[in-house]
Amino acid sequence: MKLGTPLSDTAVRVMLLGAGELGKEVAIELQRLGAEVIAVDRYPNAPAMQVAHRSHVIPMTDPQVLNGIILVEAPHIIVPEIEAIATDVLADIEAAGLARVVPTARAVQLTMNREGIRRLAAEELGLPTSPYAFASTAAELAEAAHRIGLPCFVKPVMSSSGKGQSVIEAVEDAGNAFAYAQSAGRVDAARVIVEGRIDFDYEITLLTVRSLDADGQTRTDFCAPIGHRQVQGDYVESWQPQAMSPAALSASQDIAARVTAALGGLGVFGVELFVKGDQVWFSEVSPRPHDTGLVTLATQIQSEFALHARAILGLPIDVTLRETGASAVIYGGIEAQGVAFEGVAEALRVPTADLRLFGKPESFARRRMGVALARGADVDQARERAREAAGRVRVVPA
Ligand SMILES: Nc1ncnc2c1ncn2[C@@H]1O[C@H](COP(=O)(O)OP(=O)(O)OP(=O)(O)O)[C@@H](O)[C@H]1O
Ligand SMILES: NCC(=O)N[C@@H]1O[C@H](COP(=O)([O-])[O-])[C@@H](O)[C@H]1O
Ligand SMILES: [Mg+2]
Repeated sequence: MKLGTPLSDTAVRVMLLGAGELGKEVAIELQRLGAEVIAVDRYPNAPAMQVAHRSHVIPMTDPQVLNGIILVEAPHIIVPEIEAIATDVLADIEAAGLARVVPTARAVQLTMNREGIRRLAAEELGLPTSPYAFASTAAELAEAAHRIGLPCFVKPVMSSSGKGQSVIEAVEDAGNAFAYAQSAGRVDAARVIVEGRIDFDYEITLLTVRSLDADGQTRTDFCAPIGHRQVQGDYVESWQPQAMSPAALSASQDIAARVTAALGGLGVFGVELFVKGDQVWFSEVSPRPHDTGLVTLATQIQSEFALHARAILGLPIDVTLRETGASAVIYGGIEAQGVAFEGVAEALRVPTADLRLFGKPESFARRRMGVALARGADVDQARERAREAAGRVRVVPA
């Protein structure tokens, strides 16, 4: 794809559907290559809007409104940044040849719904996963939990960052788990997935990049594995590289290659895997940069955001790990608008520490407002530094 001048006839226009912290970094990388960036989200002043050429605030789950904005802006490339999008519109736009959807409209459709990606991975590709079932009522959930065995995880089929997710220890918990999934799910689809718990030693995100080689053929590269720790279904800390046995790494790359090949297209995928000894289970995959991959801002020659920007533009990529590093999440902790951050200088006095403050207009207790990054001689040192830096930042009311 020939790059041009933004805001001119030669511009390559890229539309981000979702303008959060991950999109903000992608927008910055696209800007560096002279792409024209249009950010779209459901609320004003979202992080990526603050660095885009233009932005629009629309309900992205409304097919007519979404279609309208795409036709008005006529982007060459559409980059879905969150799952809550009217994806049927993307399929129509792609089929009509009006824009390229990253990585593909089908991949976005399959991964926005846990049922789509789980059936593809487990039933079509035969990849190892936790035992699972789907339920549309509390009674079906109780029956599925009994069949799969306790404890098990319950998640809305459409949700992310742990929203609406709970663990049930007894069949009697099914009613509460079902109600919780309904209240916190992203779209009010009443369906949940029930997953048996995998007793893993550790979990990783294997960032997998599909890009074009010199002959225009698609190639697949893997970043060094990212280890992470999750609390209530949301990531709080990540580090790279995660030490793995050669057998576990090879099994992980094999799973990631198969699932990303089935999804197709160009760009970064975050393949989430559970590991116990040499055994690996597929969990889920994001067809876009992954939150745990924020660590690559500190560790790789090209961060996952730079990799995504380059890959989707058909440019060569380099997944080389430069240093060992870690990231630690800064939560809002309070409910307030236009918050201030105290302790930033103290945080940046931690050796190697860096910060990203996303600029979200409103803080919630469990909303991710920023992230601390650090490097280290080893993973333990990097994690300690990142945690220390994150801990020194305090979110305070205006
Ligand atoms: N079947 C399972 N067995 C063991 N742990 C699980 C299972 N399912 C989920 N978890 C734990 O919960 C975390 C979040 O689950 P999952 O990735 O499915 O949620 P999510 O809402 O899609 O989160 P995100 O959007 O941040 O990836 C996992 O990373 C893992 O720590
Ligand atoms: N696990 C997915 C993930 O991390 N997505 C990131 O969080 C944003 C939403 O944040 P918000 O809920 O605070 O608006 C999304 O826009 C994306 O950048
Ligand atoms: Mg996940």
